[in-house]
Amino acid sequence: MKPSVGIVGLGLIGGSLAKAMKHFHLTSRLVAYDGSRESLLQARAEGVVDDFPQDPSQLADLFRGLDYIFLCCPVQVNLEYFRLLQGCTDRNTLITDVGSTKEDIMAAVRSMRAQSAFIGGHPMTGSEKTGYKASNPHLFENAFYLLTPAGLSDDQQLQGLLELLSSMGAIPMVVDPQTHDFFTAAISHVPHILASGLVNTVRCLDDSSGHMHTLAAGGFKDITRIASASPVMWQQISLTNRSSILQVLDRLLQELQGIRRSLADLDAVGIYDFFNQAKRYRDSFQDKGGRPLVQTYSVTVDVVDEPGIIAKIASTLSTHGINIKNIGINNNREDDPGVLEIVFYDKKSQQDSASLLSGLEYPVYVL
Ligand SMILES: NC(=O)C1=CN([C@@H]2O[C@H](COP(=O)(O)OP(=O)(O)OC[C@H]3O[C@@H](n4cnc5c(N)ncnc54)[C@H](O)[C@@H]3O)[C@@H](O)[C@H]2O)C=CC1
Ligand SMILES: O=C(O)C(=O)Cc1ccc(O)cc1
Repeated sequence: MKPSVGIVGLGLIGGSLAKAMKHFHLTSRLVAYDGSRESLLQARAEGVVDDFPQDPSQLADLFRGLDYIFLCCPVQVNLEYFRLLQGCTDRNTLITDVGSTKEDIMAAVRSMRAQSAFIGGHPMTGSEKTGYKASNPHLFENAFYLLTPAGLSDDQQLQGLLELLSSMGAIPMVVDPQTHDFFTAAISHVPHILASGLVNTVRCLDDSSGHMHTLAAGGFKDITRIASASPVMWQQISLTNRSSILQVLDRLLQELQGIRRSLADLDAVGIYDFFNQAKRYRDSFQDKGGRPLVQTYSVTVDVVDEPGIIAKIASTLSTHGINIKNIGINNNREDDPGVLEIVFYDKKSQQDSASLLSGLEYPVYVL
């Protein structure tokens, strides 16, 4: 029997979960609630959600007895909905959230001695875009999805959630909340603060004609893309992961002080080392290889970015019986040798496509 699912917060992440669950036919019934009625109406019109409460007072009734409830609002709002919904659910309902910080919500849920089971969750995928309109059913494919059960659910419930997430293409991984928050402070939260800090720096230094704004090129835009994300979401992430963020921020400031000192002292070796150490570590990520637990088979094709090019390559491969798992334009030529990345299901398809495409006019890189 497929599970019944409720989603509170039908934005980028909640909307993507709903679309993925519908796309992969994973639910018997999917209901949702969001502060935006427009999103709910659109989702129902698209067949993504089956029902939604007409007003917030009906939320508890509509969500009673569901197998899973996903809380997908900003982190502090998720806790408010947990408080509300745990009162109308029992141990048979597993409540989970998608918030970017975990210690805070896990501690609050534990201290509440709630009736319902809870597993913290955090998909390590997303974007700077917000709202249902930006959601996409394939968002979780090949993405790590961190889970913090911390003893607030039983084994069967954890197993069920692992299976549900895997069916959407995600790669679930169990971690403890403290480790989660420290890791994400370093790889996500402090980088976000830095990106916003850079944008604010240019905003303050720009002249009255906005020349810096006009001239800002690829590098600046790449490193600051995430500064366009929701300020409410990042305010709540920052407030709920203060100690880890402060710890990592202090380490970053030390790094910046170091390069500042090297510059002030005209220490050419120190300056070189700063860039060289970063380059060597950054090169070891190789984006696709940054997921060491998952074997991916991809090629990068150096093509001219022109209309119809993806269709041409896709049809060449399909004519030769090669199935494509994923295909996408890589807009950042600084990071990769080509612009078109094609992911396959197996090594044979990867090798066959590499020889096929290099036999045409395309330079192909097997990564
Ligand atoms: N944006 C991202 O890339 C990622 C976000 N997350 C986490 O996912 C959660 C949701 O983020 P997004 O989907 O990106 O944000 P979003 O802004 O796209 O969606 C949030 C949704 O919650 C609704 N909402 C906000 N307050 C509400 C309230 N009081 N009552 C009812 N609905 C309310 C909004 O109308 C919106 O539809 C956050 O906790 C965030 O930390 C996790 C991984 C990635
Ligand atoms: O846009 C990006 O690259 C992101 O990194 C999005 C993101 C934001 C918050 C998270 O907790 C996880 C992922």
